[in-house]
Amino acid sequence: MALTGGIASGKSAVADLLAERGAIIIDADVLAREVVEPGTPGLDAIEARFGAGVLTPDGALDRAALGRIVFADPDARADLESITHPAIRERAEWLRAAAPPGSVVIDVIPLLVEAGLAGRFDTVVVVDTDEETQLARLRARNGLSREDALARLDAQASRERRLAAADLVVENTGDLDALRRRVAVLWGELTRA
Ligand SMILES: CC(C)(COP(=O)(O)OP(=O)(O)OC[C@H]1O[C@@H](n2cnc3c(N)ncnc32)[C@H](O)[C@@H]1O)[C@@H](O)C(=O)NCCC(=O)NCCS
Ligand SMILES: Nc1ncnc2c1ncn2[C@@H]1O[C@H](COP(=O)(O)OP(=O)(O)OP(=O)(O)O)[C@@H](O)[C@H]1O
Repeated sequence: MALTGGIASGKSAVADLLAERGAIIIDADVLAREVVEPGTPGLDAIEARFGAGVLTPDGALDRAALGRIVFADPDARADLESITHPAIRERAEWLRAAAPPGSVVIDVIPLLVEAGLAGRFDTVVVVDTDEETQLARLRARNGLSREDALARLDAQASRERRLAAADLVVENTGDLDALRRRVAVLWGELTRA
């Protein structure tokens, strides 16, 4: 089963609530960080493509610097994805194979719809919120200007396209208590025999 949603829609918040109930979460954003840690072939490839300007003084990936480049340039973004996505996929497959039999395994994949992966999952859950709420949460969390936040939204599928791929929708326009109640309902649906 896959969980997706636009940037800052609340995927991590939903995944945390599902993990509390015992789900095993395989989060592509977490794997995306692991495959570019210092000493990985991924980070070497990024330096070769984007130059030393996307590294911090201690040799780690400067995520803000790389973000400024790739969210302003679709070709640069495609190059980055061609470095990270195969490594992310490989790690996800390994983790899926290692999950105990019978467990509820949830792949959190921000770019599920963009990458055309929806058909690979029996159930697609979409976390949904209106664009203004999404922008406000994104700006508050990442300290972005409205323009930079809009560039990140524009790098993703539209809300309509994502909703069209959904089997189940978790609406996240309210507060965290409301989200907790919705996730309780979702868990019932996911585990109904
Ligand atoms: C560009 C990077 C360095 C920016 O790092 P930053 O810490 O600011 O963001 P973070 O990694 O936490 O991602 C936050 C969100 O940005 C969005 N996002 C990330 N990469 C992309 C992308 N290539 N295209 C569209 N949206 C993206 C997703 O909604 C994601 O959940 C980073 O996002 C990255 O390495 N992206 C490429 C890997 C990738 O495609 N990750 C998405 C999961 S498959
Ligand atoms: N219902 C809510 N009420 C208030 N704040 C929320 C709610 N849901 C999420 N947030 C906040 O909004 C921000 C984005 O949420 P979260 O990190 O879960 O989104 P995400 O979809 O995982 O983001 P990304 O695509 O960037 O990985 C976070 O700062 C989170 O604490």
